[in-house]
Amino acid sequence: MSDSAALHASETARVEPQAHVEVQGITRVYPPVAGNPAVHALGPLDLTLRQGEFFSVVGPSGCGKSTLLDVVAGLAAPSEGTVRFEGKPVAGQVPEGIGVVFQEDASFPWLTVYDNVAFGLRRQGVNRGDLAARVDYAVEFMGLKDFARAYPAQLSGGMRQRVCIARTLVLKPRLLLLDEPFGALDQQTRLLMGDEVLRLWRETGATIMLITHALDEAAMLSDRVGVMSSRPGRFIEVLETGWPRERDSRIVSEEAFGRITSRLWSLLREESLAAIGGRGAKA
Ligand SMILES: Nc1ncnc2c1ncn2[C@@H]1O[C@H](COP(=O)(O)OP(=O)(O)OP(=O)(O)O)[C@@H](O)[C@H]1O
Repeated sequence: MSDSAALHASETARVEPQAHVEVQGITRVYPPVAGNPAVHALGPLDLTLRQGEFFSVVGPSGCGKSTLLDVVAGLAAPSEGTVRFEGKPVAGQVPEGIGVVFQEDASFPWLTVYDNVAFGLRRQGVNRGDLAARVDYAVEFMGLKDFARAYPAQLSGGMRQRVCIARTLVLKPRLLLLDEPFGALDQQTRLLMGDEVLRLWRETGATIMLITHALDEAAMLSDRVGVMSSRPGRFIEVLETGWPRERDSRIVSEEAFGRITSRLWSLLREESLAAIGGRGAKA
């Protein structure tokens, strides 16, 4: 390769960040059940998640956000199209390297915080020394060290979500899929949990895809926000926030934050009206 071709190739590599997840032409149609018609929930849509980016998905209620996450995770098969994670097709099960956290408190009530976090590693047969080191790290990272012997019932809702995140984090996911993980928390706790997730994202280098209803959360946390149409969901715009990697919830008081949230809201307002059948929703 000539010097100029080599230079060009390396510049191209810098401009085009490596794709971590490639979604091509996916749709998801739920078949008819008990006399109810089939539901075309999603797509067709394409999406590329860049290696190490923080991507959020917002959209009107019922537009197919969770369906998209399920398909990317391998929890549901697309009706058409393909999903590739690190170059390999995702099909049938959640691949090694993908971690998922849902809105519902999914901690096991009969296990202590420590044993909740250790659960996945024990199933993998990880040896005791490694297991203890990894669980201690995840428990401490999520600020749960003083509660390692507590049971979920003794914790607040925010702390229980920390347990769920620690339980996923301990498995060292390279792609973290978060489906409304803070949806049940109050506004202040949500912002603080957002800071925790940003710290986790920076320190692990994982790629994150977050599904959220909260535009402020999407605007604060993300490198890019994908705005979906009403069902069947497609991306109507993908907005680059331009935030530096070192950021936290203090950016909510910046002028740019206001511009981003108002752009998100103006896109979503029309789609949300369309989703609930509002008159004159779309020009
Ligand atoms: N198992 C299912 N069977 C049939 N229809 C389904 C099923 N799961 C979801 N749907 C339908 O698919 C559409 C998309 O659902 P999905 O949960 O993906 O939307 P969402 O954008 O995540 O919703 P919300 O914002 O309210 O959480 C909805 O109309 C929903 O009723």
